[in-house]
Amino acid sequence: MDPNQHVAVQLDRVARTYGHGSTEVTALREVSVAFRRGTFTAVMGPSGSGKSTLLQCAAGLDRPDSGQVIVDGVELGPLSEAKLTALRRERVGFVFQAFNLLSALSAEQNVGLPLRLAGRRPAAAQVRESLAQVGLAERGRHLPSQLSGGQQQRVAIARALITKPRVLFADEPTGALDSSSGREVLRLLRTLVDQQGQSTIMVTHDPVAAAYADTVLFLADGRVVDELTRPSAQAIAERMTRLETAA
Ligand SMILES: Nc1ncnc2c1ncn2[C@@H]1O[C@H](COP(=O)(O)OP(=O)(O)OP(=O)(O)O)[C@@H](O)[C@H]1O
Repeated sequence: MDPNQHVAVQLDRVARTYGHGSTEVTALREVSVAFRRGTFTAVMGPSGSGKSTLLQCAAGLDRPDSGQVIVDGVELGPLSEAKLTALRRERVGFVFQAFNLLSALSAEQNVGLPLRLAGRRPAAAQVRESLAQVGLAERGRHLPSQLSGGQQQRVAIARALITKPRVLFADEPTGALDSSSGREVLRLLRTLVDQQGQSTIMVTHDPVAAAYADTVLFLADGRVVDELTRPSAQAIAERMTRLETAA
């Protein structure tokens, strides 16, 4: 039996340094971590601890200087840019703090975009199914400007899900939302994990957001320094305070 079959994304001794000489900054120091399939992981840590770099390397958006990244059983290092682009398009989904919807396109057209970019014509039923998954079946014809911030982020999630990605990456998905819209988005992410086994990895600054995850990974100065399972928001906030005062 393949011991890695339960792993969605694996990092082995991943290191990433930016700049050279006096401007050199080490963002990740030989990070090794496995994200299990069908689970929701939050990544937390003080500002500059390497969270976004970890997410970018894990999602194949950035290449580490050394170490291995394996997504859905595929080692990314040896892949050509074209193969890496295809893997990102087919196997991973992204959601960012900025919703990045195209303002002239309806919700439906935005959701169908990843398929169009892959040269496929989105089937209306597929687009409807994706919008229904995020509770917006009735809003397909609306423009982004006719939707609330929380609804726009849900459209962005529907767009990320239309290719049925093996892993969903979210970088501060609630960062631009008020707390009630943010909770709506977090409940949706939690439901996708519980009902569809959607492997999800989310970077956040917010202990309340991280408390929706199964596992919370803590980074400090480019290293994984702790991992908590199903912690409360309070336990996460306390751990963060200790890291921030130690920094
Ligand atoms: N493109 C880049 N060029 C130079 N330095 C970078 C670049 N991206 C990140 N860094 C540096 O690498 C370190 C880690 O950055 P990263 O964005 O991963 O941290 P973070 O934990 O996500 O921070 P924040 O919470 O503030 O978003 C920081 O010191 C940052 O300044």
